[in-house]
Amino acid sequence: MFTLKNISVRAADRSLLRNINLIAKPKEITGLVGKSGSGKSTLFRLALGLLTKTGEYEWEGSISWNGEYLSSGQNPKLQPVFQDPHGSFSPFGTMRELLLEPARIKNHFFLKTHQKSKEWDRIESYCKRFDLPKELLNKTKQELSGGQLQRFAILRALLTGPEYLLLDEPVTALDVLVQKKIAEELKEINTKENLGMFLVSHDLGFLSYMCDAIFVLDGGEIVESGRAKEILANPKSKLLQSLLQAKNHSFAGTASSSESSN
Ligand SMILES: Nc1ncnc2c1ncn2[C@@H]1O[C@H](COP(=O)(O)OP(=O)(O)OP(=O)(O)O)[C@@H](O)[C@H]1O
Repeated sequence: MFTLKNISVRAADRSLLRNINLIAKPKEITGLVGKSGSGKSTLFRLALGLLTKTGEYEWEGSISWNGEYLSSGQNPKLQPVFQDPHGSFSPFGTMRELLLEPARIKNHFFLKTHQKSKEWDRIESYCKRFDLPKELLNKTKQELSGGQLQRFAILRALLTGPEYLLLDEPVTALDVLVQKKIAEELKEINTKENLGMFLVSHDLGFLSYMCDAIFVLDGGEIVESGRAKEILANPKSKLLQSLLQAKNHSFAGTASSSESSN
């Protein structure tokens, strides 16, 4: 279980999150939906151990993964994927070199020639799975599209052998067709490899297509949660009702189309 217990966060004398309690099953896709400014990114960064108590943020509560309490600092078992794929990679070096990073970190930044070629074989097999022609590995990030880069960002997270993925608006910056393709790929990873995911997004269409369970965040508080199908069919909070009514989801798979695919 990925568990957030009694989480409250303050910064600059403002309360950003209040009494957040969230339990996500390890092999499921759990979504967090909220409007802009509701605290999604704050919660995401906190869950990744990126809000240190000594910095500008004060927080209380606990975060745990399968019973193990997570302190601040990154945890390799939980891998993040961020919204901006361009910001996820260094402008220096080809994808082939940049994707060696996880292996380098594991080996204390030193890889022998045979280790490198073994890792490249592994990277190429992941490229195949993601429909990424291996020629793209010889390009720098400036030569790739946002969709290709986001796939490489997901691929890099998978290379570390994570137990759980945390994704912050992973398709928001992409065009609708690419969004759909990446959403399908993420769902396939979840089903085939039983890899659980925590997805943060303002896009209810995307989350309703993807998620087994959904939490609704409004003004720093969880106002509603439950199995995706159930709460989408019978929304109780004003926010979820208005998000469903608005139907201004940018994602191609809207709530209604997802019901058949769930
Ligand atoms: N360091 C800080 N000091 C003061 N206020 C902050 C700080 N960090 C975030 N906030 C405020 O907390 C609220 C939640 O911000 P957050 O970025 O988590 O929202 P969000 O739901 O991710 O929004 P968006 O979807 O627009 O990214 C906002 O009102 C933001 O201005």
